[in-house]
Amino acid sequence: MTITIGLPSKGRMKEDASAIFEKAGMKIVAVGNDRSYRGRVEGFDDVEIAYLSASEISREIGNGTVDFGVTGEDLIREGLAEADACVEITARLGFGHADVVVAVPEVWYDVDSMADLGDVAAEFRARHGRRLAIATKYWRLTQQHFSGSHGIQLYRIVESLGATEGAPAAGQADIIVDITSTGSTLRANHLKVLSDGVILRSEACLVRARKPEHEGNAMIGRIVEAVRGVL
Ligand SMILES: Nc1ncnc2c1ncn2[C@@H]1O[C@H](COP(=O)(O)OP(=O)(O)OP(=O)(O)O)[C@@H](O)[C@H]1O
Ligand SMILES: O=P(O)(O)OC[C@H]1O[C@H](OP(=O)(O)OP(=O)(O)O)[C@H](O)[C@@H]1O
Repeated sequence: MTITIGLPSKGRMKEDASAIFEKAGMKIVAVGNDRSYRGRVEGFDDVEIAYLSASEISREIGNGTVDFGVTGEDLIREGLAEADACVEITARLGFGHADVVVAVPEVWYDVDSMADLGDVAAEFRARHGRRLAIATKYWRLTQQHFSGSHGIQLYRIVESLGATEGAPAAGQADIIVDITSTGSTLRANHLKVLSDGVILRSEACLVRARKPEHEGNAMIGRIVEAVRGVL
């Protein structure tokens, strides 16, 4: 059986993801020319590399097209409905740290927690004639956190695919759910994170698709051990 590992083809995780495999004694070599989206691993004849974007990796692990992948936990939990049933996070890799957070305008002085925000959401329609609007690209995580964990049902999600932090000032939404790492983008946009507003602390992970044919496969175990050994 050939084992396919999905690695980021671009973006902020690309270099670190390849470096970890190299450190683990799995040197990746390109197949074909520089623009090729396939690679192989020196000395591991039955392993191939598929270069994909970080969110594609999450999807392809979910449907089992690749056996392993390196991507952010946020993209796994946002992209897959039953993430723990179909994938296993085999290692946290120590880079690509970002928190998915709920942030509100700094000038909402009375709003410091999800409970406060629940009160605002409950009164919002009466006060403003519409539901509280949340700008985000993290639909699933937002719904789980608001409806599932905090019982807040009265809100509307406004899809935002970029510059999410600008949405409140632009009048497109009231609050946001987005990732933050240094916090500088939130500060620049006069937004604050609620005290219990961290939905997920994400980092890059080595993720395995749960497949029956992995049971007892020595190469699967060898790859996991090699990566864990250098963390
Ligand atoms: N400051 C940050 N901003 C955005 N993403 C970050 C940041 N720090 C870490 N990450 C993580 O990087 C991953 C996304 O990486 P990147 O933005 O490079 O992907 P991408 O190449 O744009 O992928 P796609 O095109 O599929 O969205 C996510 O898991 C995210 O949590
Ligand atoms: O807390 P900070 O360190 O300010 O980082 C957070 C910001 O970084 C990312 O955007 P980026 O500009 O990297 O572009 P992207 O959305 O295309 O990834 C992310 O979407 C946030 O806006």
